[in-house]
Amino acid sequence: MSEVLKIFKIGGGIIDDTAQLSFFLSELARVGGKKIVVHGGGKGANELLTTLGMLPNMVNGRRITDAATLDVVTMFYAGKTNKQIVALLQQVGVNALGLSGADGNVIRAIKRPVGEIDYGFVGDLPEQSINTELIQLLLEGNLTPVFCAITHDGHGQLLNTNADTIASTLARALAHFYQVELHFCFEKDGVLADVNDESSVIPQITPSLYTDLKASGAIAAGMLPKLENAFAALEAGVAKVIIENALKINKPVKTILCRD
Ligand SMILES: Nc1ncnc2c1ncn2[C@@H]1O[C@H](COP(=O)(O)OP(=O)(O)O)[C@@H](O)[C@H]1O
Ligand SMILES: CC(=O)N[C@@H](CCC(=O)OP(=O)(O)O)C(=O)O
Repeated sequence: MSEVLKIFKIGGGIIDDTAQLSFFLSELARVGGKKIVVHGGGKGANELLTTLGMLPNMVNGRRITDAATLDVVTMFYAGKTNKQIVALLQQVGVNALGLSGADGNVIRAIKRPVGEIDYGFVGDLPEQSINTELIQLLLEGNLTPVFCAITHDGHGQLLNTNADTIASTLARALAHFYQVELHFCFEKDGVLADVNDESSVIPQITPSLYTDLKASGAIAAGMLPKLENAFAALEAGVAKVIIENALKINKPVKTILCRD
């Protein structure tokens, strides 16, 4: 049996609240074994763009990223957010290494083709986009890679890529070498039967239950692409997918995805 690798994707407002972020990372430091962190920061980016007088524009959960927006999100995700997370991990004794997809050619994306909608500088991740050799080297060297949502195309162009997609693609690629556990950590206690009732966490979801929940409207907004990514990872050989509160990763309350 191969070694366990835990991939933690952190999103939502927790990233921009230093006290909550510190707490999450100190809980993460208590998790043994090999780990990878992937962070978003879309909510903070919306606030920053608004402050700068640039209206955030999201379509189907993806940011329309023109050149000026790409500059801002690169500074925010690959700069401030990534380095803050790395510094807080160093504080709790985890030797973290912050990376964009361009660093070490670790994630090479393809600019999303212009269709009905022109997403601008948004990167999609085909199979083979992950440099698994470099990641294995880092993990073997006891480093914890910390990935932001910025990738590159190999031709000098930075691209903005959804962080849930990065986490899911990393998990699928690394499932060839490790027993991967993929953790989506956010502000709620898991997938809720009623989004306004924190006590309604669904402990286990199968693809057929997911279909029913979608049809009933119980799952909406950002949770839809998150679960699409999550089930895709499970189907592609990722051992375990968990959706949980970033502040309760060491507590039993969570949603575990299972095959039918
Ligand atoms: N059934 C549900 N259970 C939990 N969250 C849900 C549900 N339906 C919709 N959501 C919404 O999905 C959001 C999470 O998606 P998103 O904001 O994209 O994630 P992240 O916080 O990781 O960036 C939650 O904050 C919540 O508002
Ligand atoms: C292309 C695209 O949509 N990129 C995302 C990347 C950040 C992200 O995914 O942040 P959360 O996980 O916190 O939502 C964006 O700019 O919002």
